Amino acid sequence: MTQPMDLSARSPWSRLNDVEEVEVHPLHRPVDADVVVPGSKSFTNRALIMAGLAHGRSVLHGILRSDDSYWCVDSLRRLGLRVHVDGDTVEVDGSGGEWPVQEAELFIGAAGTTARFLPGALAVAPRGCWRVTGNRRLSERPLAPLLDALTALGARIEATAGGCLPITVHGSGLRGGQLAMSGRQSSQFISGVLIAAPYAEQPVDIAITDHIVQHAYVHITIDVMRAFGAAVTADASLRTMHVTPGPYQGRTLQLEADASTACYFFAMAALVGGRMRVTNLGYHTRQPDIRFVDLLERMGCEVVRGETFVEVRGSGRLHGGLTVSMKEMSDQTLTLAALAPFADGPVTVTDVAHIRHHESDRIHAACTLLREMGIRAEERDDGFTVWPGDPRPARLATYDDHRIAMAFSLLGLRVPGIRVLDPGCVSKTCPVFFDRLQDLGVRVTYVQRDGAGG
Ligand SMILES: O=C(O)C1=C[C@@H](OP(=O)(O)O)[C@@H](O)[C@H](O)C1
Ligand SMILES: C=C(OP(=O)(O)O)C(=O)O
Repeated sequence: MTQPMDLSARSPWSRLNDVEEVEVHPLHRPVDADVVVPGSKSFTNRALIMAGLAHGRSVLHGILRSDDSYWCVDSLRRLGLRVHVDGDTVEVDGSGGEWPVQEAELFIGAAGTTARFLPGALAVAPRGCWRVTGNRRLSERPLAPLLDALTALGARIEATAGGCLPITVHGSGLRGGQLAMSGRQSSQFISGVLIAAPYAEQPVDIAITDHIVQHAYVHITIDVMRAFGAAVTADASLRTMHVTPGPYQGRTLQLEADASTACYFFAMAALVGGRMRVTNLGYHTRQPDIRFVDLLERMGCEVVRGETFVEVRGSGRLHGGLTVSMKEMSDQTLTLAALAPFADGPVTVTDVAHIRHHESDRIHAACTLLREMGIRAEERDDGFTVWPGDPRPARLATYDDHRIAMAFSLLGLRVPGIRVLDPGCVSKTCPVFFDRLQDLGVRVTYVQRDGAGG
């Protein structure tokens, strides 16, 4: 690794921060398992922020307990709200849009969602001044289109020259009005404006000037806003959206399980063969990553699509010779990169230039890691091609990127000697990832940071 490690986003809900590396050992038999995956990061952080803005109490069941949600809860508490967490249920006494603590520093870890959803939620308040900071990588990730849009609606926000974190948001209320926004860099900018919009004095109209990457996440935002009582209209393809003023009302909600996390378990069945059923998420979720199972089907797996479960059956053999646009489920690009060497033909990914601005430059990182294992990988601006091969043992950097750690540790199920550095980074969205692998019969060995075996 070229930069010193930044563990600042690890929270009390993290695990494995004392672990230097894990080795995931080959599974020499097919899997045959049911698995329950933790709550959705996307639902959890939307619901927390809307509950924070709402009038009255909200009770959210099925939250994700991870670094991304911990720092979101922590910010609400620093803003003066009572937030009571009990297992995976959280009770939030909402602010009604006026945060009780009017000056605070809010550290939000590495969470893109909070970085894009919180500024607007702060700006709607009539008074206050808050500094929002994040870890090193989050402070490099783009924010300017969101800040420009909020400013156009009347927000007062000070940012550094590049328009990244840290920022200072002044509570000065939003006027509302009409906005033209681009969705090609991140859908989260649009979600961030929408979440604040019910608190503007006037209606907010958003027109999209190009296309939205991962537009399903904007649908999720609208669904959760409606669940909290907001009046939002949008056309099916999200070219235009309209939000009428009117505050959120506290609600009791059951949140969905995380489809992105489920995909690592589906990929496991694809890699080693056998049956993997995720028992707490149906196929008809709005979460776009569920469509990864459609791709696994194209690659030769069987998929059973239930209302309350999804099951993937693999043979351990994977078809390649595919070109896939991952634009609408780009968080699974790394999972596909990890499966690709085992396919019987090259796999080409397109349309994901935006993931160079995620937790790591994911296109570059995936190609670098595959080449370290002796796999031919060709990097392009918006994707890559991976050719079939026999990965060799490797000690893999994870770039503080939870999805690199989860996706690339799966290679260990087929290849002896796959070691993954800083496995604690999975805590961003799935602190229990390696425990779940062990529950499924996978042997995982741990090396502590001080060199002692585990
Ligand atoms: O709104 C959300 O919950 C998310 C939107 C997506 O981000 P981008 O639209 O920035 O790619 C996705 O990658 C992220 O994991 C979650
Ligand atoms: C891109 C991701 O996260 P974030 O919410 O930080 O954007 C991700 O989880 O893959």
